[in-house]
Amino acid sequence: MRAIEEAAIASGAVTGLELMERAGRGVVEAVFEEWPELAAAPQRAVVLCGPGNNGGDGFVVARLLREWGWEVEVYLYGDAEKLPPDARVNYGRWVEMGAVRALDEDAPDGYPDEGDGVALIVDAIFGIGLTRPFLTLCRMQDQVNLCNAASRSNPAFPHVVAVDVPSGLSSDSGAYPGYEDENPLDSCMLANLTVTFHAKKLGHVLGYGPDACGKVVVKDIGLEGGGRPRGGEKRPPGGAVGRCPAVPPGERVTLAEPSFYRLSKFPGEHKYSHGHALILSGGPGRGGAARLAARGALRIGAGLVTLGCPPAALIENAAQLNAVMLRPLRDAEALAELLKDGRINALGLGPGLGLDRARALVPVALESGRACVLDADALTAFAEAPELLFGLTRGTATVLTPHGGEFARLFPDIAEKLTAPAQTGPAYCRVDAAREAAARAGCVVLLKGPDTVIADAGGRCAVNSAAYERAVPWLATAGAGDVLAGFIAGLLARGFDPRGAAETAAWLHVECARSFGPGLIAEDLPEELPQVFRALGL
Ligand SMILES: NC(=O)C1=CN([C@@H]2O[C@H](COP(=O)(O)OP(=O)(O)OC[C@H]3O[C@@H](n4cnc5c(N)ncnc54)[C@H](OP(=O)(O)O)[C@@H]3O)[C@@H](O)[C@H]2O)[C@@H](O)CC1
Ligand SMILES: Nc1ncnc2c1ncn2[C@@H]1O[C@H](COP(=O)(O)OP(=O)(O)O)[C@@H](O)[C@H]1O
Ligand SMILES: [K+]
Repeated sequence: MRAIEEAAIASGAVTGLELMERAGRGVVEAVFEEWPELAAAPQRAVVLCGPGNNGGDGFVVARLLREWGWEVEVYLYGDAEKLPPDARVNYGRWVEMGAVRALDEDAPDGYPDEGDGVALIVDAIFGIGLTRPFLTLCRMQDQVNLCNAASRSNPAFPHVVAVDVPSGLSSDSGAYPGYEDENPLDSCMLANLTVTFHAKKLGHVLGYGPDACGKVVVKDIGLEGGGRPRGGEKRPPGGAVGRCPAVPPGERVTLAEPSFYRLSKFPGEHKYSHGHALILSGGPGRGGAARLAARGALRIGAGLVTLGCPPAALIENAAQLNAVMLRPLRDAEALAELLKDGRINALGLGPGLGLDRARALVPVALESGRACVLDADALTAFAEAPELLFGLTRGTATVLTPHGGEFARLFPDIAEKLTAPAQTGPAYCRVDAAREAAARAGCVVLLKGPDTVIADAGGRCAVNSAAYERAVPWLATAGAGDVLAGFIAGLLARGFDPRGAAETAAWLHVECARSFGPGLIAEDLPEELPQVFRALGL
C-alpha cells in the first residue's frame, strides 16, 4: 500500500493530503451507505484519532461530519506536535472547528452508552502503521466493543466504524500483536464496519481480521488500478480485486479468482480433450474419501475419472460407482504399469489411501511426470521424512493441500513460527507460511482453512477468503477436504496449471458451500457444481 501511494504521489498525480481527504470522505460515504438512518439527520459522533496518518483520516471524518451538521467529539492518542505533516494539517483544520481532548483509559468521558445520543464511534487510532502491541487502552476498548456488540441489535447504541483496520489488528497478518493466551477479541478494538482504501489488506481476510472488522468496504481513492473491473471483464460475485502495478508479481497477494475461460467447454471437444484423472484409494471400508474426491474430479469437468483401488476393495467400490471408472491397483508396480497409458494426465492421492500405500505410490506418481495433488495420507506418510517428499515434488506440477495439522507435520518449523504469538507488525502470517512452504517443497502449497492460502514456489500467492459475505462455517465437515482434492485433480486433468487449479478449485469449493447452504455434507459439494456453473453463465 505504501509503495502504491508513494508511486502515485511521486508521479505528481495526487498529493498525500488529497489522498487523506478522499480517504476521510470514503469513510463518511461508507457509513451513510451502511446506515442510511445516519445520513437522514445529523447526530453525535465520537472520533478517536491516533498519532499517524490514520489519525489524519479521523480528523477529516470529524470535519466532514461537522459540515453535515453533526455534533462531534474528537480525541487524540498522542502528541499533536508530532503528527506527520498531512495529519497535522487536518488536525489544524479541525481545531478551527472544535476541541481535541486527550485519549486515555478514562476517555471518552462517560463512554458512549445506550440512549446518550452518540450514534457513531470512529476508530482512527492506528491503520497500516501499527508496529507493536497496542494494549494500553484496554478498558476504553472494552467499552467501545460493548457498543459495537450492542448496536447490532439495539439502535440506541453507537455503531463502530474502523478507518482502514480496527486499531491493534495488524493489517499485514490479521494478528493482534502482543496477545498471548487470552482471546484478543475480548479486549481489542472491534468494528461493525471497516472502511479501507484501494484494496483489502491481508489483515482483513486472515486470522482474526474477519471477526475484528465486522464488514469491510473498499473505497477507491483514485490510486492506479483501484479495484475497478476492466471494461467487460467478468468478475466473481463479491470478489474485490486490488490490481497493484507498483508491486511485483512475486510479492503481490490477490484474492483467489477462478479462471472462467478455462472452466468453459466448447462444442466439438470430446472427453479426452478434458483429460483423464486417476484417484488412488485405500483398502476395504476406507474408500469413501477417495470416492468423494473422484466424484469431485468428474463433476468439475475431467473427461474421465478412474478410481484405482486395492483388489480387495473392488466389490465395495463397484457397488458405489457408476460414471467413475474402476481399476484394481495392487501396488507401485501396478501403478507404473497403468501409467503407461499416456492419456492419464492427472493423479490424486491421499484421501483414505493408507500410510503404507501412500509411501509406496507417491514416488511412482510424482516420478511419472503427471500433474498430482497430494492430500491427507499422502502428506502424513512423509511426516518423518518431509525432505524425501520435497525431493520428489521440487519442480513438478504438484499441489500439496495440507490442513493445519498436516502442514505442521511436514513443515514443523514454519508452523511453529505461525503459531508463536505475534509481537511486532508485520507479524508472520499464513501467507508467509504458505510461501515459505511452497518454496521449500518446490511446488504449489494450498494451506486450508476459512482463510485458505495458495502459494507457488516463486512466491505468487492468493487467499481464498471464506469470510464476510462468503462465510461458510458449514464447510467444516468431514470429507470437504477430500472433495477439494478431487476438484483440483479434475482441473489438473483439464489442463489447468497447478496454481490455477488450486485457486479455481478452492474458490468453487466455497461457492458450492454458499450455494447449498447450511446442512451441507461433503457429498453435496460435487452435486452443487452444476448449479454454480449455471450461475456463472458457463
Ligand atoms: N500514506 C498515505 O498517503 C495515506 C494514508 N492513509 C492513512 O494512513 C494510515 C497509515 O498511516 P501511518 O503510516 O502514519 O500509520 P498509522 O497507522 O497512522 O500509525 C503510525 C503511528 O502510530 C505509532 N504506533 C504504531 N504502533 C503503535 C503502538 N502499538 N502504540 C503506540 N504507537 C504506535 C507509530 O509510531 P512509531 O512506530 O513510528 O514509533 C506512528 O506514530 C493508513 O492506515 C490510512 O488510514 C490514507 O489517508 C490514505 C493516504
Ligand atoms: N470455518 C470454515 N469456513 C470455511 N471453510 C472451512 C472452514 N473450516 C474448514 N473449511 C474448509 O473445509 C475443508 C476441510 O478440509 P479437511 O480439514 O481436509 O477435512 P477432511 O479431511 O475431513 O476432508 C477445507 O477445504 C477447508 O478450507
Ligand atoms: K483504525
